Amino acid sequence: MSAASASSSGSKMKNVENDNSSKRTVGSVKKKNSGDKNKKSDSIASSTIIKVKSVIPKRRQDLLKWYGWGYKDSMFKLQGHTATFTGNRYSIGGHTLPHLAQWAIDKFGIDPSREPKIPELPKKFAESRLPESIRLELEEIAEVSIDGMDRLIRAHGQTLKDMAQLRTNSFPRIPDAVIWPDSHEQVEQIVQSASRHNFVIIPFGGGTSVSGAVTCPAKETRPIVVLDTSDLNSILWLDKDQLLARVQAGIVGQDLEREMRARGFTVGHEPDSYEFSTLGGWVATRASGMKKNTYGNIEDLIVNTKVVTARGVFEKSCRVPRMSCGPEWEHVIMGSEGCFGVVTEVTIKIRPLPPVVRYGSLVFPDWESGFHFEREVARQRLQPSSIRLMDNEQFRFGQALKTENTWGGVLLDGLKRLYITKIKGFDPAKLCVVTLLMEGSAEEVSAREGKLNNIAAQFGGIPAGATNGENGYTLTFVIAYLRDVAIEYDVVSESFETSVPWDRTLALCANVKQRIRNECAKRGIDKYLISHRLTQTYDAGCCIYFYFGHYIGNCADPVSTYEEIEEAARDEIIACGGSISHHHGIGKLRKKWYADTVSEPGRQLLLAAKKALDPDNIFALGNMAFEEHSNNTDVSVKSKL
Ligand SMILES: Cc1cc2nc3c(=O)[nH]c(=O)nc-3n(C[C@H](O)[C@H](O)[C@H](O)COP(=O)(O)OP(=O)(O)OC[C@H]3O[C@@H](n4cnc5c(N)ncnc54)[C@H](O)[C@@H]3O)c2cc1C
Repeated sequence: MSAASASSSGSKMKNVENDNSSKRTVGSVKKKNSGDKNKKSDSIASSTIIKVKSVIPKRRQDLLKWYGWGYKDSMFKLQGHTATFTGNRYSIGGHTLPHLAQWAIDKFGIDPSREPKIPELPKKFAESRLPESIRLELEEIAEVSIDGMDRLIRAHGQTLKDMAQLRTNSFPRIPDAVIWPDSHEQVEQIVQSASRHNFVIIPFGGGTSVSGAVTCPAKETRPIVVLDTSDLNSILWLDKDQLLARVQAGIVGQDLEREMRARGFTVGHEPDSYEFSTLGGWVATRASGMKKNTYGNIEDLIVNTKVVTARGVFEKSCRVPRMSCGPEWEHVIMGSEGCFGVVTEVTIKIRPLPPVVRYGSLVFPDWESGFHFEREVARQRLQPSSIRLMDNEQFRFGQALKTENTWGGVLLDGLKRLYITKIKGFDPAKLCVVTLLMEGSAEEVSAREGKLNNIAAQFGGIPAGATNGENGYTLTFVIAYLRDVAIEYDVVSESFETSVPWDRTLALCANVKQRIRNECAKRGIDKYLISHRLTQTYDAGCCIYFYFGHYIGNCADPVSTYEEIEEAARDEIIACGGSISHHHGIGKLRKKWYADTVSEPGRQLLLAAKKALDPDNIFALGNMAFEEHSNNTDVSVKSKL
């Protein structure tokens, strides 16, 4: 990037502020070296920083549900046989769902007439173990809280176990303090303080982890300080010519996307959690967004990362598209799950907004024909931004979400249903649906849609309209709210995913479903749901996403029972040639399979990286192959104050 273009990108930022952002200068935030190390350009480009006003407040509990998923004004509610979805944030909001309660009765045997189990706001919290002297030192660096609620809501991610422990206020360990740095330099100071005093740092982004990665290690005896990255959310520069932006890592997905859109760009990274998850969290978990076919997964989108480790700042010396310089160490950070340091800044690719966004849907007679369609589309590399195949269970669940005004998942009403079931002879108990999200110029989108329809026809597929496609994608965001109402009516549920080669996919899907049926039968569980969808496709295979939930019935320990069954399902996945995870990561939940997946030399490399970057185990999250328990018990002795 030339100095001239950097200068213009810096000044362009001034012209694109909106109500959600405020402008500040480098000096006002004590930044010594913001931006990557391409000094000639960045000294000019970073002179104006856009401080983004996040949708999510610092007191998360003011806007978000403390005991579950998402916004606190948005939830499924059952009143007798009528269900509603509250709030007006989603298109389903404010509507009644006349079929949902009956679906839940048929599927799980719930009793919708009884009161839901809503937990009481906790009044007692574990005492903070952070010595006052350290707290005072940290307060000199950035804002600190030892308030019980601030600590509790950052003690966990979104696994079923997290939710169960949260609702019963029974975490074995919660953080002792929360700190909110707003600059890379402040993070450096915090990490140096942790090294001096031997306390643990847990980097916390959006807390949407579904692997136990962000959950406090149960046996940690040292003080734990959660480093909340939400104030690290400035756009440091944006270069319209280079199509790059330098962004602090705590920015929340929806804030990042809104700010980019306001400037005519998109990052295009949209994991289903992107309303709440953060850029740093995406890097640390190797996240995958629904539109990866157009924009890439997180590892394809990132040009540079800046990381504060206990051994200093880890960063490449240049901002280049690729280099041959031995192994790519930046990839050690992608997927590091908070165990190596804090990602503070990221240079990320941006793209101009597509002129046309169009949804579509296709109905197939069964899962196998839908699968062969997906395979052929991938073989011809014709994937649109997103292409997903949902199984018959999910199709039927979409019908259960039909509102009084016929909003719903993928609906086949009236003539369309008649045509598909009576004339084409599709069995409603077998048919499957593909949803499409296409982006590009009008010509590109139309041409691609035509080609996809032609391939679909070869496998018996029939176009089912744009509305169904759009409903399918909206459903994605709303589905996350179901787990809370399920728990309230005695159903425990969770999703898990894998990547699998094309030639193993059909067998894996069938075997995992069968394994879960067998495991349920062994335990006398007869009210459950097992469903899957194919969410991402590649040259060499695809990602399969499972949903499993069961009615707790007489289970003495329903969460452990759920976990045992999911563990059996993962064993089956691996036996069928699938992976430990496609995008959720390992965390504490999937450690069991880590060493076999990466081989012993691979495990040793991970341990060596830890030793190189964090020899005193400051980032003692206990994820992947790392021990959770710490022997460094005596803080006062270790303190070098
Ligand atoms: C409803 C739902 C839908 C989801 N959909 C998707 C999906 O489509 N695709 C996908 O990939 N994932 C998905 N996930 C999983 C989750 O959203 C991702 O793993 C996400 O990347 C986590 O980001 P976060 O900011 O919430 O990180 P957190 O949950 O806060 O942290 C996750 C891990 O990253 C570490 N970390 C966070 N920030 C930093 C940082 N700045 N520096 C170093 N380490 C850091 C933490 O220590 C922790 O180990 C979903 C989760 C839910 C609950």
